[in-house]
Amino acid sequence: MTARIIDGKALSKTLREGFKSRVSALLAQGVQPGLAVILVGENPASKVYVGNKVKACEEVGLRSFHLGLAADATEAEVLATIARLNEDPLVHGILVQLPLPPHIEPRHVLEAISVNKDVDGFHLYNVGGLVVGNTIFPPCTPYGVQLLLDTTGTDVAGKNVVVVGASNIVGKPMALMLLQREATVTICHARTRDLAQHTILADILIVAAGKPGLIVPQMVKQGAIVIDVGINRLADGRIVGDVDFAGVRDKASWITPVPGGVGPMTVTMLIENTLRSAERARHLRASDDYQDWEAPKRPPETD
Ligand SMILES: Nc1nc(=O)c2c([nH]1)NC[C@@H]1CN(c3ccc(C(=O)N[C@@H](CCC(=O)O)C(=O)O)cc3)C=[N+]21
Repeated sequence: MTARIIDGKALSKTLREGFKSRVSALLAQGVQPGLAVILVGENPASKVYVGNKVKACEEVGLRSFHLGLAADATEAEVLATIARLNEDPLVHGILVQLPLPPHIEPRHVLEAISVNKDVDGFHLYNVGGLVVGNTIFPPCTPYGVQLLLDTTGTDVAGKNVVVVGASNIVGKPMALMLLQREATVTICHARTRDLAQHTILADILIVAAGKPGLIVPQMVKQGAIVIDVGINRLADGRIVGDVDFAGVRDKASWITPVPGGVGPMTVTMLIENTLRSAERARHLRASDDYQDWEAPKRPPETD
């Protein structure tokens, strides 16, 4: 079997086209959705990611605010910047690019962001929302993976899903979202003993461990859906995921490429969350009924 490609770039393009009418509707009401990105220091990879985000914002008509702070900026300075953006009505989403320099405690920073502007979904309130099955802003990468899975037409309910990698920004929230959809979820680490014994059972294998070549064909069940969240830059400059793409492609039914899979979807869902924040801000002001995001219910059974 040669797996079909789950094309994150194409899905992103379609979704971003769809965003334009929502931006127009907001503009007609005098609101331009705005995203503020805070970057502390000069991490070259972070600069590329922030650049991608700002570019994507412009593409769909969002206003973006890029706040660059020096690498030696104090935690108090970062918190003061956030406090100002929390109050700024032109800003609907605030993102602090991770990783932060070691002298800054990420939890202090993430908890300072208004939950109404936490478009990354990293604030404890939004994380807690995932645990009980709804949240204001689902975190962008797992949210994007969920949409990529949906394009395969697979109902995850009852399926074995194995998530490799238990980070706060991908693995853990991903597992919670799939659990809500009634998948049987196993969370592994790159160092899980006999990792292959777990991954071989996966109908859906999601890999976010940051280790190139971690997943080889012998670890994958015939016909599995494989989602590669890893982004690793090799010495020769090539970007690869955590999955041996060429090898695993012969066993899987569907697979995401790197680049062009999950990465572009992360940026797209950031824009989705920022748009929703702007839409939601209007409703909150008008104090009418507003339904926050809720994990989609299992689709009705058809016979
Ligand atoms: N507060 C915060 N929120 C984040 O969402 C966040 C972060 N910090 N820190 C770093 C990670 C990483 N991340 C990516 C975004 C876009 C691509 C992306 O566009 N990838 C493309 C291009 C890859 C390339 O050429 O480098 C692709 O996979 O096709 C990848 C990775 C967001 N992150």
